[in-house]
Amino acid sequence: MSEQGYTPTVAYLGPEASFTHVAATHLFGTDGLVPQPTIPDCIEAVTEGRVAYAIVPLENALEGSVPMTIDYLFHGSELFINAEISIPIEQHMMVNEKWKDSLEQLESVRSHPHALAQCHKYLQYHYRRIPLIQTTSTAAAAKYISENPELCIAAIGNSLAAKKYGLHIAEKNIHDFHFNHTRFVVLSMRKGQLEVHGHSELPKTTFMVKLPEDDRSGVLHQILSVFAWRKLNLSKIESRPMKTGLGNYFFIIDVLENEEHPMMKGALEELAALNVTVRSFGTYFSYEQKPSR
Ligand SMILES: O=C(O)C(=O)Cc1ccccc1
Repeated sequence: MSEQGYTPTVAYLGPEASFTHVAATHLFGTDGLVPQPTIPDCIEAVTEGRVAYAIVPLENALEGSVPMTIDYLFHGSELFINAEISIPIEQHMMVNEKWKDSLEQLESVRSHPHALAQCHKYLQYHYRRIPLIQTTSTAAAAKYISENPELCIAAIGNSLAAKKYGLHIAEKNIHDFHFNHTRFVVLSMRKGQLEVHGHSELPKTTFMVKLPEDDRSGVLHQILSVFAWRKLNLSKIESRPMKTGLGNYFFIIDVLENEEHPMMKGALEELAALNVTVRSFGTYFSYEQKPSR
């Protein structure tokens, strides 16, 4: 049961033991979690009201944004962000028990594209000519190899997945850089903060900002000044393609303030006066799962 006194249903990028599952459990506990095969399926489940929330990966410290989430969230969704959680990511290489001493026969390595990219140097060095096959999640890769024990293939994922799917960890911590964290967002059809114990002090608000049609010079500078002179601290700005032609971008801007704050209201009014289109994804708090050691 959550702190709200009921158990909400939560769609997450599954299957069980994905990193998203770990993030979901940290915020919601183990009840009410509904695995989905893909990120669009999570977004659809919450948009259609089949679940109260969805939790999906948004951004990784090594690889940047998760394009699938950005595409579905920022291009036409009606969802809001209710919380974010950052968790440390440790990637391990796992195989079926029967292949643990025959890794020279490895035919392919499977994982989520972000996980393969996070271990690219390792794979390049140790398994240079082995095909890398992308899966919808790290746990989906682990599940697949556990269901196909006759194949000499490996998966990259977390230790929970190795345990859940009965796999042998052939090599631990194969991610190329030590500081590997991923940020997940909790989404729903309603604005408002998910109130769980232990959140950040500062609230965060995410905006999607579209520049005016007239393409006048200095407009991005004007937008940034709107926040700067009010001392509204941005924690992120990212440009993404509008998908309407080369050179057309929108911006994702995170501001460390509640959108109801008078300074934020003033900033939004000034942006409107500059003909800048702003869509707010709401104000929410950040959570963090500490590394286990
Ligand atoms: O594949 C998973 O387990 C996910 O939850 C997505 C992901 C992949 C790689 C790093 C963090 C999250």
